Amino acid sequence: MQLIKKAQILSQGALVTRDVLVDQGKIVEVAPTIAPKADMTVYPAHGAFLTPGLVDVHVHFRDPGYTAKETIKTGSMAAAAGGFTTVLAMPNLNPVPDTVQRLQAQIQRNQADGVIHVGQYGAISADLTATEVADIKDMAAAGAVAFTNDGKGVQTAETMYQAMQAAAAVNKPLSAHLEDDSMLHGGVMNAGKRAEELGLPGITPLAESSQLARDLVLAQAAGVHYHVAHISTKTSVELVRLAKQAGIKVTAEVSPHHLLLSENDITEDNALLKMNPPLRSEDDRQALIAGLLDGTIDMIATDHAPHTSEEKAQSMRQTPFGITGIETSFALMYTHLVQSRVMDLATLVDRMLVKPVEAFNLDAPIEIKAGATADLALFDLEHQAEITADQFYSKGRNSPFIGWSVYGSTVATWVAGQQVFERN
Ligand SMILES: NC(=O)N[C@@H](CC(=O)O)C(=O)O
Ligand SMILES: [Zn+2]
Ligand SMILES: [Zn+2]
Repeated sequence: MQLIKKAQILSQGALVTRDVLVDQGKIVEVAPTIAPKADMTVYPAHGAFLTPGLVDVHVHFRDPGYTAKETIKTGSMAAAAGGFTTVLAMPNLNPVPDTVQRLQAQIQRNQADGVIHVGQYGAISADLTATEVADIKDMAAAGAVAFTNDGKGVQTAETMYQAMQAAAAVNKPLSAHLEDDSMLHGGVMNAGKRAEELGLPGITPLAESSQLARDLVLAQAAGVHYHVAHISTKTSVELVRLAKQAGIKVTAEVSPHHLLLSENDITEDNALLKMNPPLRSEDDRQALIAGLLDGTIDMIATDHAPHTSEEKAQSMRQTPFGITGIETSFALMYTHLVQSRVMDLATLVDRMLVKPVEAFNLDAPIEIKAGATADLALFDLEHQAEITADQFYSKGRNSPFIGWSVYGSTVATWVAGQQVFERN
């Protein structure tokens, strides 16, 4: 048995000090104080913040196919280091999990190599690009958590509509990477004044929001749970808000980088600021924060997208889209949303744990209470620490947040009572 001593936990929105006793993978007692006994090992939490492990519904672990960027092992260790105990992994792998057989193999790999729970998205269509819809029914039966072609937009309404109908029939969410290829024109950052100043080709926000408008109409007809991946524009937030009011089953995620950075932060050609969708305008950023606050945007997801240092040493014109995020997400969000009083801690935990679990119907604990699985994360809210690349477990070093000073670094992480991370 393990006794976590003097942790702060959330209870009805407020922090209270508690001792938490864990046995055989479960929390067995939570009390203001529990006397240690001979058969208990004591873990002193020193007043750090204990929560059920966080959940990230959007990560790229690159394995198989691109293991120079990341592996399931390194990606899941990075997730543990970020305080996450459940993540959902994207299917832009090689091979793509677009058949029952490939999906089953992927689920087995995730289980074998993951140090935390790694759920798997199945592809919407073969190789993420085919117009014919994949075998969503049987992939759902084989354990796909949800479906997406993330990395690519679904270009035709007919493919999207069929995929939505198939996902609705098996009661699984369909997550959309919104990107109309006909509007991209080789863009590498948000279209606008800043792109013009830098002489870089721009991506219009319409490439995202026009496809979202299409999809919301289709989602209403299909009755699917439709999820918007990495929402980035003000118009998209407005569309989701209207769709929710109209009773359409839609949820949305926003990434930490779209909440914290805008195109104004791109002052030179910088590969660490190239991701898809691109950093948008300050007006868009403010709309994302407002949407997250009022619940239009349900959750925060990192879109952890590791690439090699060689790939990210190039110009924005050549470097691949994507930045890492799973090791820095909580601390950045805690520092810039909670400490700066945009939202309270309970709301942040709602957006990084409760909403992801509820929306994706996951089997993960959302409360520190007796009987719950001991998937736990402990965060130090009191001390500041600098984000440095050499502390990363991810193979990816492509984070624009290196050098930022944050509160809320992870102290320890447990999965079913087993400790999988301890801060050095
Ligand atoms: N977000 C990104 O910029 N890149 C992602 C793909 C994606 O999420 O669309 C990747 O796989 O690298
Ligand atoms: Zn995407
Ligand atoms: Zn992604």
